Amino acid sequence: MINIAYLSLGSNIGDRERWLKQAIMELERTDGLQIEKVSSIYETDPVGFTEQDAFLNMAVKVKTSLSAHELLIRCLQIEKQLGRVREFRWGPRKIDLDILLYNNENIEMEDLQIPHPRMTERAFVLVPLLEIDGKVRHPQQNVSLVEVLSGIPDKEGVRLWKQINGEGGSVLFES
Ligand SMILES: Nc1ncnc2c1ncn2[C@@H]1O[C@H](COP(=O)(O)OP(=O)(O)OP(=O)(O)O)[C@@H](O)[C@H]1O
Ligand SMILES: Nc1nc2c(c(=O)[nH]1)N=C(CO)CN2
Repeated sequence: MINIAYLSLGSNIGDRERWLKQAIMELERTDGLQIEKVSSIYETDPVGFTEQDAFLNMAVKVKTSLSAHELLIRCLQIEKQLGRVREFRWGPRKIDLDILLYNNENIEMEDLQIPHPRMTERAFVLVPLLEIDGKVRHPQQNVSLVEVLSGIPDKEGVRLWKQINGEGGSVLFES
């Protein structure tokens, strides 16, 4: 069975673009997973814990035969492989991979909630996601994410940092 998932990637330590690219390379290497689209890269003001450096954020759309939980395990493995150290919640990180959406499913597991519970509050998630697919809807709230984004006051904290015209992941490695 082929599933469609959207992921959010973020980094605010060291060579932020490099960690994003490496995470995408690792996703591409995953059996049963193909990257369909990548967004541009955005520089974003930190949200939650604000006394930290700006993030680079982007979104990717993947096609996968992995279950949602298998995809989570793979994301955690990639974070670990790239040397992410968990210091504290919402604190700085080399790389963060979150699953935003998995088909149209609502998933409530102890260690996995989909749609990602905080995605509708975060312009740094919605701007890149909507660049990839402007028609996405929120499966629980049954609203278009464009509408959700229009209700978020603080969108100026999200700035285009590197434009990518992205079908597939390989475009990221061309420059
Ligand atoms: N949709 C999801 N995508 C990724 N991780 C999830 C998801 N739902 C629950 N989790 C759990 O969240 C844990 C990691 O949270 P993490 O440390 O990345 O949180 P955070 O990035 O600091 O905060 P936030 O969750 O608000 O983005 C994972 O170990 C995973 O079990
Ligand atoms: N701008 C921005 N702020 C954040 C981010 C992030 O990726 N970008 N991730 C967080 C924890 O998931 C907390 N705050």
